[in-house]
Amino acid sequence: MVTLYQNKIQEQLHMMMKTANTNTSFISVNEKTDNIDPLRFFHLGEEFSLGQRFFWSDPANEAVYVGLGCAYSIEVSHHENRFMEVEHEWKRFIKQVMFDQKGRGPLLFGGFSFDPLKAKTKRWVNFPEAKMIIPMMLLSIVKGDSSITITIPSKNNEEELLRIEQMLALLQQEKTVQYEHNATCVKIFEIEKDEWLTAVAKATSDIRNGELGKVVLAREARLLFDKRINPTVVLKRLREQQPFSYVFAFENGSDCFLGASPEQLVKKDDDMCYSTCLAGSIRRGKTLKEDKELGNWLLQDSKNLHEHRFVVDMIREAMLEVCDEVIIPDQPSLLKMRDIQHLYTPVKGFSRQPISLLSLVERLHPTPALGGTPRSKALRKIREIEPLDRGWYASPIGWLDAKGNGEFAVAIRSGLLQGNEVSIFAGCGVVGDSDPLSEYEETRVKFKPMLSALGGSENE
Ligand SMILES: C=C(O[C@H]1C=CC=C(C(=O)O)[C@@H]1O)C(=O)O
Ligand SMILES: [Mg+2]
Repeated sequence: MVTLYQNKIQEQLHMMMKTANTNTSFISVNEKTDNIDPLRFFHLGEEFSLGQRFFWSDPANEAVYVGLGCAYSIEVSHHENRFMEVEHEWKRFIKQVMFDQKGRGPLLFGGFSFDPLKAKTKRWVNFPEAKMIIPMMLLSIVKGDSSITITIPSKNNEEELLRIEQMLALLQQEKTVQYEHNATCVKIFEIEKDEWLTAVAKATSDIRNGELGKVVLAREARLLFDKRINPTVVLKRLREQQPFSYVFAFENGSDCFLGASPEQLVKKDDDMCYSTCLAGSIRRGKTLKEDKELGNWLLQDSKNLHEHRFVVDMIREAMLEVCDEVIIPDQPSLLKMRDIQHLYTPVKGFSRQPISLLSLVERLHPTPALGGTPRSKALRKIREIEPLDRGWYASPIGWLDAKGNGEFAVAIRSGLLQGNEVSIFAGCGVVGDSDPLSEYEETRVKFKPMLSALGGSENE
């Protein structure tokens, strides 16, 4: 039995193919559906997607998006102007798509590398300086309402139509899907721990000497498993264990970059712009009383407040360049996640004139929560002393629509799945009175969300 929405999708696709004119290279059809479990959709789409899947859910679960397959890909592999090139290509693409103007049209998903000027390793070959894709099949669950959007070439699309038919048939099967984690972690390595501690000590002394104000230094741990890790299993655990985070995944071939980040970079909803300052950290307490004490300590600790202040000052300045009014509370509050608590300051602004989301991303990335202050000196310091190729870790990851609205998170608390191997990443804000061993402990706490989701260890 084929349910109604599946029939409607196929009818609409055929109708659009008939009416498409010569300026149309793609058609895009959107249809409301019954509830579809986003993880089931991600999992069932493995074969359909040919190694191109995307997952996004925001902390309020207001928008959940799952992209399968690739209708069109925008990729930049050189250093300059990557944000504006993606924007230009996206606008060009949208002009060639025929879609029902009552619907939202196709969405663009993807991310950027942290620093195009840092020397590259082989680990991140599948993740260029910018890569954003328009999925062939997209599940959107916005404020609880589900719909499917199909975007395909308007001509010579027999192969795509067949794949879509097969995927729609797969979706309507009643079969429940099991996502058990059957890969076991056999080894965990900390990569270049001593070099990292030396780098933190060096940064601290450079900051004391007045060279710069703050620099964020990150490190990597690598986990080996006895089998290939299924990204659906990791996503399921991240959604269960980190309900107040952005849960994201970007798959490219046999690699999958995923995580659960508490940090919004920027959201644009017409003239409303939002960002978040998140810096300054302490673990959660084992009891309610201890947790409260740790939180109160964090709210008053001068080193953490100093770390936080750099982020607030920079984001305020960047937003004031484009917004008439910027609303920022005077004092940070606490954001408590399962494993860690942070100093948190939300930022809201009204843009003065139409401003594109990607130009906001360009202005804000990296904030001093991921890079440092001043930005260019901090980036140079990271290139020089951090023993890591960050790839897409700590970078913007997110989506935008045809009207230019959308949201990007900062891809922290993340890892790169590569067959039996996973690299996980964590960094911390180094200031003049940082102590290398305390910063090391902080990165251990920041590894926990990924470690638990992977079933590596640390309070599963
Ligand atoms: C760089 C990371 O965290 C940033 C975000 C929140 C708190 C941070 C801190 O207290 O150091 C970091 O700036 C990471 O999790 O890898
Ligand atoms: Mg810190």
